[in-house]
Amino acid sequence: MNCSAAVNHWNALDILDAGNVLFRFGFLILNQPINIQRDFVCSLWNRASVRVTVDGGANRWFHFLQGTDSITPELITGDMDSIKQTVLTYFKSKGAEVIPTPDQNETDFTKALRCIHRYITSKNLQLDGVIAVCETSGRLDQILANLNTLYKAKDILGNIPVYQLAKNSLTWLLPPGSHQINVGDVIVQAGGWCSLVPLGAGVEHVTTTGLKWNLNNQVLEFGRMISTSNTYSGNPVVTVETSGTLVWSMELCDDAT
Ligand SMILES: Nc1ncnc2c1ncn2[C@@H]1O[C@H](COP(=O)(O)OP(=O)(O)OP(=O)(O)O)[C@@H](O)[C@H]1O
Ligand SMILES: Cc1ncc(C[n+]2csc(CCO)c2C)c(N)n1
Repeated sequence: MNCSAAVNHWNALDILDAGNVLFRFGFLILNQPINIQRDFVCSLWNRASVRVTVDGGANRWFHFLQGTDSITPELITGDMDSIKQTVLTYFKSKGAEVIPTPDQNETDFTKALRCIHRYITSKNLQLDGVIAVCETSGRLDQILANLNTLYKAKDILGNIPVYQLAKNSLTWLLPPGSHQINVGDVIVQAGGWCSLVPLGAGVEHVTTTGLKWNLNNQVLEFGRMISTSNTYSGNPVVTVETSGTLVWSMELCDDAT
């Protein structure tokens, strides 16, 4: 995210453009099936400044790329109730640092962000974002906990945004303020869905441009309106002015990755 004149600039292509070496990020593999195109996920893995597999995410990654080189993460974190011993032993032997995070009051995803923060601080690394690979499926409690982690991330990582990347969607938080989101021509032309959802608390004032169903100083709140199944009006740049934090989620079409 670049800030200029109080506008937050977001560019989905930072993540989707495999050749973009300017975007510096941490990369997390959570415990969900990895359905993203192999070349794309590998290019992200190879470009990342720090790679972390989170508990059962280590099994997913190991089996996804078994037999290939350069698959060892810098860190393996988690309460270690899901990682297989064979996978742990293999990655340890290849030099991964294992950081057990046994606290049962936070999810392994949240605790992994704390580990990333410690890691980048100790190595003096700068990150523009953290990308967490995780399908939004299976368990509603985990899905909600993952969104809660996005909310908690501000206290853990400061201004480094966390993106949740799935096969068909990219999700992150828009804090209060003005935002320009460049979603790219490909996604707009494909007519993908997008959404603006207030979680935790209603948001009093939301104004947008670039959407098919724009908001004009309107309230978004559960029990009233939340903006789901929205799409684009044809412009690759969407603007959002919001008085509270919103979850922005957008469809990724196959051509975009
Ligand atoms: N069904 C799911 N849907 C979405 N995310 C999931 C799901 N299952 C696991 N995850 C993500 O993967 C992370 C690691 O999960 P894992 O199953 O390895 O450990 P866990 O002990 O169940 O997770 P946690 O300790 O966080 O509850 C979780 O913190 C969560 O972010
Ligand atoms: C009020 C409350 N509800 C649930 C849990 C359980 N919990 C939340 S995160 C987590 C880690 C999962 O591996 C566990 C067990 C708790 N501690 N406090």
